[in-house]
Amino acid sequence: MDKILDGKKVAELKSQRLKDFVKNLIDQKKQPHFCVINIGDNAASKVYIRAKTRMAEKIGILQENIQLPKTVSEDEVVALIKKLNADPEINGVMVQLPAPDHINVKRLMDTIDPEKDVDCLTPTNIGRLWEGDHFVEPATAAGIISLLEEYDIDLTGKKAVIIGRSNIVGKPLAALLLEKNASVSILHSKTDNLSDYTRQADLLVAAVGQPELVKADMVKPGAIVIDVGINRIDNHLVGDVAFDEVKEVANLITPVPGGVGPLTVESLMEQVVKLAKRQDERR
Ligand SMILES: Nc1nc(=O)c2c([nH]1)NC[C@@H]1CN(c3ccc(C(=O)N[C@@H](CCC(=O)O)C(=O)O)cc3)C=[N+]21
Repeated sequence: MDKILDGKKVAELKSQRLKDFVKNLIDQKKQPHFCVINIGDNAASKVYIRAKTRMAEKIGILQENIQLPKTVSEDEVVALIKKLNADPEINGVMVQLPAPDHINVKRLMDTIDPEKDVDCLTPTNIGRLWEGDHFVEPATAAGIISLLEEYDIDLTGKKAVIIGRSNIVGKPLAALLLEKNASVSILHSKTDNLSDYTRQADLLVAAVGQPELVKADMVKPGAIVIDVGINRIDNHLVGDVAFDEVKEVANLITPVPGGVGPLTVESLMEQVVKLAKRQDERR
């Protein structure tokens, strides 16, 4: 049996469905429109923004990329976000991360209108996420959930272990996996003996940015392994999972590239459409 969880294929399928939905909105003169603010010249960010632009064009979403110089002041970014918050033409706003060190990302997130928060990174929407009552979800975590759903994987009563406690992946994914009735553990750089936990995991998610951290002997036979890592090593991509050896032990595994990455992008577009629809209904 094929062991690969094909994120690229699922993203393709879902983007086609979304495109049909967006066509309806466009026919009603309600084309979804969002802004990506990028500060500075992070090389990876450029790649990701290009991937989003391509997906947005394909689906029929208007994506506006706003490039700011590395030296821009925090106040200027805050002023820009406020302007976009107030603009009724714009349904969504996000700040591509990472931002340069002199920028306090927390303050930017505090500024974004929760109704336009496509990344689900404002305190209000993070709170709603943990209450289990949310109208937007963080793209990567939502993408992983949609992959599990497409493959009809039921997590009720299963042990889910996430390596990585980031605000954009590890923590929000834990909230969404709880909603799926999994028992969730979050491991991190200070965890003693990762293997004690990972070897029990029915679902193992690696989201730490450490190339091939997860080896075959850390994985329970028959587990589902999701690799969120994207590490560029001499011009090729490596995940946080040692794919070749882990795939021999796991039942299902996502590749890098072609796994979680494309799902993240597709999932972000779904968030933009949800917010556009919600704003339209509230007018
Ligand atoms: N505010 C914010 N929101 C994000 O959602 C966000 C972010 N910041 N910062 C960085 C991460 C990462 N991310 C990805 C987007 C596309 C691919 C993607 O298209 N990956 C392709 C390969 C692309 C390549 O060649 O690098 C794949 O895995 O097949 C991956 C990862 C969004 N992120």
